[in-house]
Amino acid sequence: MALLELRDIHFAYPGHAPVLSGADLTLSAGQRVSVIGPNGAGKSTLMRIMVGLLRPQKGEVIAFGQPRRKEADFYDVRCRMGLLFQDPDDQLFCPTVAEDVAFGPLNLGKSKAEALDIVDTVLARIGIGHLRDRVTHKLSGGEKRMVTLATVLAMEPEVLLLDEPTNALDKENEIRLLEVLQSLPQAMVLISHDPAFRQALAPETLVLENGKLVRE
Ligand SMILES: Nc1ncnc2c1ncn2[C@@H]1O[C@H](COP(=O)(O)OP(=O)(O)OP(=O)(O)O)[C@@H](O)[C@H]1O
Repeated sequence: MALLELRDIHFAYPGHAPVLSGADLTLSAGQRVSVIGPNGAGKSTLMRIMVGLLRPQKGEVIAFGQPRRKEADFYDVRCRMGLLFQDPDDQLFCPTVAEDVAFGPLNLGKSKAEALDIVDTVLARIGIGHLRDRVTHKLSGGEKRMVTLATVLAMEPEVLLLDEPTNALDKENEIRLLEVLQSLPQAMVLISHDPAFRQALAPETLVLENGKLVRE
């Protein structure tokens, strides 16, 4: 069974020209795919459709074997697919790093002690334990990026959707991020303008052109 299938997706923002016009994609367990295309091609839009933040005007989103149409169909999808937003500020909203990382697990019904355990494990795993009690909005761009990855991993998603994950990272953090991502078993969809990063993490590439996904 595919984890995610997009079939003939058509999408336009209200009052604008179509962004997607017949996009298809299939993602299986463990598969890692890069999506490339020029600025404004619709890559981020595609990810928002995958998790139901946007609804296509035509076409089908099938996640974990089930067609997803209405808002309520996507509740479990948003837990099972972790979306790393292009801008960390869209993702971080708690006063401290620990609270931000604990937020998802608490929402999933974990106890406070379990959530704090997850916080420590995930932060250690990606090498940012020292940021645990920092005030989130005072972090640097690169630090915020690593914290957003922690918030996503804390949910133990089955699929990772990574929208420009190396944005704002220096070389050292980029290498650390790559090592962490390479060590994970999850299926991934990667949007990245960095050819070396794509090659290292998800060499299988789809090109978004004229609203469709085609093999490179
Ligand atoms: N909320 C919105 N309302 C109207 N148009 C939008 C909205 N969000 C994005 N767009 C437009 O939709 C198109 C696709 O945007 P999207 O962000 O998906 O592209 P992208 O391929 O991710 O681009 P980039 O590589 O620059 O991140 C662009 O022309 C963008 O201006």
